[in-house]
Amino acid sequence: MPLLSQTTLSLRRLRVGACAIAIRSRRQHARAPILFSFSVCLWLHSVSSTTSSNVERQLIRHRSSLDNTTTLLFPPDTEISNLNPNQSNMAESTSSPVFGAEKVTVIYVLGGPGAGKGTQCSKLVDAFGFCHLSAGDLLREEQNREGSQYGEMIRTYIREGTIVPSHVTIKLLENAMTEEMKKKTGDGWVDGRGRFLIDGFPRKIDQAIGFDETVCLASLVIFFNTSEDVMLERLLERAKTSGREDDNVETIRKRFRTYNEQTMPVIEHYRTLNKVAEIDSTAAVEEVYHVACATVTNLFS
Ligand SMILES: Nc1ncnc2c1ncn2[C@@H]1O[C@H](COP(=O)(O)OP(=O)(O)OP(=O)(O)O)[C@@H](O)[C@H]1O
Ligand SMILES: O=c1ccn([C@@H]2O[C@H](COP(=O)(O)O)[C@@H](O)[C@H]2O)c(=O)[nH]1
Repeated sequence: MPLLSQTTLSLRRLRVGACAIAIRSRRQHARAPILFSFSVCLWLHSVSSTTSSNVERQLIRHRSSLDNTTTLLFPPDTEISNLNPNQSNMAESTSSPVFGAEKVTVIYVLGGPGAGKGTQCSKLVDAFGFCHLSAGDLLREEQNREGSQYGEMIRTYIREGTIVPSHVTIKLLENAMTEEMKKKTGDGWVDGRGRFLIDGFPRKIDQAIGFDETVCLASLVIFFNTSEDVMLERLLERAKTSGREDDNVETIRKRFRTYNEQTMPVIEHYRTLNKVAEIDSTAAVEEVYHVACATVTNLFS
């Protein structure tokens, strides 16, 4: 039986045992308050252990599913610069993140397709000196890079509105961050400091855990939220000029599904960590920006 299940089982047995002792001693009246407190403590401990065990189990499942996907799609001779074949094996990763969160601020920017993430990021860059990294843009760049052996594979994922295997996107982001850390100067970029808006990422729980653990722990998630009707209308308008293969009704529907099934749980995960600032992005660009600005100002104050 897996260790986690054994632990949960033992705790359940302890809990039952403690309750039985407490009931017995209640009959005897003596020491009842002490034994009751003891059983309550055990019960609370087992509840919290069970909850964290569930999260742990989920992460282990995500990590091993990542291993399977990446093994199939990305053999170790992968050519993305500095891509470490062992990186996908996050379950064994014990090293600390490449960038310390005390110096490097990472804000994830999430929301459905067309919610306005990119639009707001571009504006926040000017106001706060962020480096804006769009995971989608980095993937499209890699897709179009001459000689990339993964170009076609990335194109397929994007056309299907599904999520490219995580370690590839994580490595592309890490490389881009390293480059920016070398060259960017100005407010927020002295003494090894930096500030990044990571747009459209993490889209899946294994990406969130992988990036937080191996690249940089995110400080905040800005979640731009609006309805599918609004997003669809915006994307169809954008389609007239974007040239994006995925800005068509069929793929947009698939992207909505991927977002609801895979990305919403990421937002919920960070909500439980109290890291989500949700902003209604239905209003006009300037109105949404006003709220986004206040959110970032709050983080830096
Ligand atoms: N608040 C807004 N009101 C009206 N139109 C908007 C608003 N915000 C963005 N748009 C427009 O909607 C379209 C989608 O916006 P944007 O590209 O910023 O979305 P996104 O969330 O980054 O989308 P994706 O995830 O598909 O890249 C763009 O054409 C943009 O000009
Ligand atoms: O972490 C990511 C981010 C994006 N993708 C793929 O790219 C497209 C387009 O992303 P945008 O953020 O809308 O530019 C997305 O539908 C995914 O297919 C990804 O796989 N992983």
